[in-house]
Amino acid sequence: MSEYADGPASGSTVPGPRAASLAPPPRALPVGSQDGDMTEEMEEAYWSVHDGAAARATVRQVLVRLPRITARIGRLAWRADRRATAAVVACQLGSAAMSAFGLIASVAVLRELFAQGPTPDRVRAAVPQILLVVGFVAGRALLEAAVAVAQARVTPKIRTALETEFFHLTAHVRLEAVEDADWHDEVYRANDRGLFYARQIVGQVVSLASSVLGLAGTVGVLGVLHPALLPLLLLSVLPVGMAAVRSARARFHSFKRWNALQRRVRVFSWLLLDQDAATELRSDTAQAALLDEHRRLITRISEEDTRLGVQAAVLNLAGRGVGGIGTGVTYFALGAMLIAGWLPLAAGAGAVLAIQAGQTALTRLVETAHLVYEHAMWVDDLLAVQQRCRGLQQRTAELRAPEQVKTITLEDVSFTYAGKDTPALDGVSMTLTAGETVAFVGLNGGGKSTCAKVLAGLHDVQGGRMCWDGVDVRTMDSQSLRRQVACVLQDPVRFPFSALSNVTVSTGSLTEADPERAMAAVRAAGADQVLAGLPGQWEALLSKRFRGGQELSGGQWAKVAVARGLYKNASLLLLDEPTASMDPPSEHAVYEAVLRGRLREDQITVLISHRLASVVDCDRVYVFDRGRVVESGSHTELMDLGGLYAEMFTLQAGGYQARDSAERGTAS
Ligand SMILES: Nc1ncnc2c1ncn2[C@@H]1O[C@H](COP(=O)(O)OP(=O)(O)OP(=O)(O)O)[C@@H](O)[C@H]1O
Repeated sequence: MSEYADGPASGSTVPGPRAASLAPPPRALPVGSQDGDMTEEMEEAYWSVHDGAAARATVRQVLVRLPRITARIGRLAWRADRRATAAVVACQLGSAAMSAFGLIASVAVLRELFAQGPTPDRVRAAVPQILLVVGFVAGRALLEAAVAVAQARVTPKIRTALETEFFHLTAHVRLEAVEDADWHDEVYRANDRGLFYARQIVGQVVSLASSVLGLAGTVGVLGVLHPALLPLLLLSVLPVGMAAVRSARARFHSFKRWNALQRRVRVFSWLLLDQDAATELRSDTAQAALLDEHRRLITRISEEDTRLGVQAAVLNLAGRGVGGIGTGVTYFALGAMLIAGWLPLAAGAGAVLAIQAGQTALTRLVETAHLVYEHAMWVDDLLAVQQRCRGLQQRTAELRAPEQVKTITLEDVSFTYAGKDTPALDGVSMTLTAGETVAFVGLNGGGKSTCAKVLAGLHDVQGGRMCWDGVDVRTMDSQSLRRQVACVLQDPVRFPFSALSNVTVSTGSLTEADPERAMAAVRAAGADQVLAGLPGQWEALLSKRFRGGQELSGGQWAKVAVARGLYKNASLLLLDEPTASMDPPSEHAVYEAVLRGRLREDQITVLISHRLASVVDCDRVYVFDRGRVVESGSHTELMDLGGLYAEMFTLQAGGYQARDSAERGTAS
């Protein structure tokens, strides 16, 4: 919807601003439910949807999902590096076998030591078994090292593959998807959490597998010693497992809250350290408010840390207490078995070793299972976002856009942004011919920028059609079309690169340059004087964030952006209010360059401007209002027409003249 109301304002045909009603603000902002900040609400923000998932899940849910997660991570790893993945699996199995054999050898050592006869003889008899134990322990250590090496090979590859694919997909998603708030949330979440946890999850799955195999080995050994020992293991590990589950859950719940606080602290730390915010913070003396909130938050984090630590200690004690009862019952039962003669003393001692190993493996298993369960949600999320991005990619087609377009036609084009009722473009038709410069003017929200985006192929038309040399662009490859278009926007991206890279990036390179073209582009844009004044000139780094970097003024950045657009040397050059922040001589120079000194004679140039004096020399002016082209023609034709353009032009010109004569009157 236009920001302007219908009808003339004070006798003018130029519509006046619409009077919108705004309620007065409250005396104080609503506070969080507990502590007067926004932390409570932040807990459920888009980036924290899976936080605490493991704490909410039942044991059954965790157990059901774990094999699927392991398989999925296994597939990722297999795709990234087959040899390293196979090595991880093989060495992991070998290491578990070494543990089990080591346990069996330890039982054999005990058997020799508990045998009849003089002590020296018993020790001597145990030596071969002791050497075996040493061998198995050493073997296990070597295999664990091999697992770590193979894991170190495969994990970065998974990360590189996932991250490369993620950014490749997101960078090529269609513009309208990028403007969708949900998509924005999803990709930020995937980037922030998904990629982060994807790096960790391989190690966690390996650790999980190692705990499972360790537990399986213990079960095997106990089964060999005496099958009746298996229920005993259950008796001793169940309480330990339950305590571990409780403790892991409590930690997750607390972490969730801690995390929300941390994120808010990060916002404040960033504001306090940020260069862009520095000037405003100091001029507004807003530091006190930010420092107060920062201090309050970090105090709450330290309180949360203490609470978490105490709670963990209590839970640990409770877990050990319950586990201790279980272990006591187990040892009592073991003693009974020994007395009853079911088991030799040496096997009983071996069983104690095995039960202890089983308890350790189970505790680790519960803890890692929780981590894997929760982190896998983030990885799943990342993979789902990637899948969604695949469906939102720009169009690829055999047909390429012409390298030297002769005519671009819009035929009755309409376009409505998602979520809007009124069209941003409504039945727009025009023909642009190679070598001409046209201007789009009109009221705010009239549809000028949208029309430029449609011309650039950034939005597909929804009604009507746009043709390049008579061919509907919807049949052309999107990327090939974009290569033939250069866009210079009002708020250009300030790339933290060298000055030269800031110019050449429009051709898809940060390192390769055509020196002559670059020189011509910066001259035409008036950026040559900007660069000449920088230490390092073309190589000057344009960002104060890096050592030796330079900062430019808004107008200087605009000149660099215009140079970037000109350097691309595209068939179609779109300038969307590029000179708004430039001084009058610079603005004049840019328009001169665009209108008369262009680098490419057959270029079609579209100029969007609110300063109507700058469009006077354009071949044709299109006047936009509420998505429609309401007038078009040369400046003279439009002035003769006496419509909206003439009214706006006279209003602007009159403003200058009136002030000038008023000032002259005062002076005389
Ligand atoms: N990305 C967007 N998503 C949704 N609506 C949009 C978007 N961009 C523009 N609009 C809406 O489309 C209409 C046309 O906007 P457009 O930016 O094309 O106007 P404009 O003539 O360039 O305005 P201005 O002179 O203020 O730059 C407006 O109502 C605006 O609110």
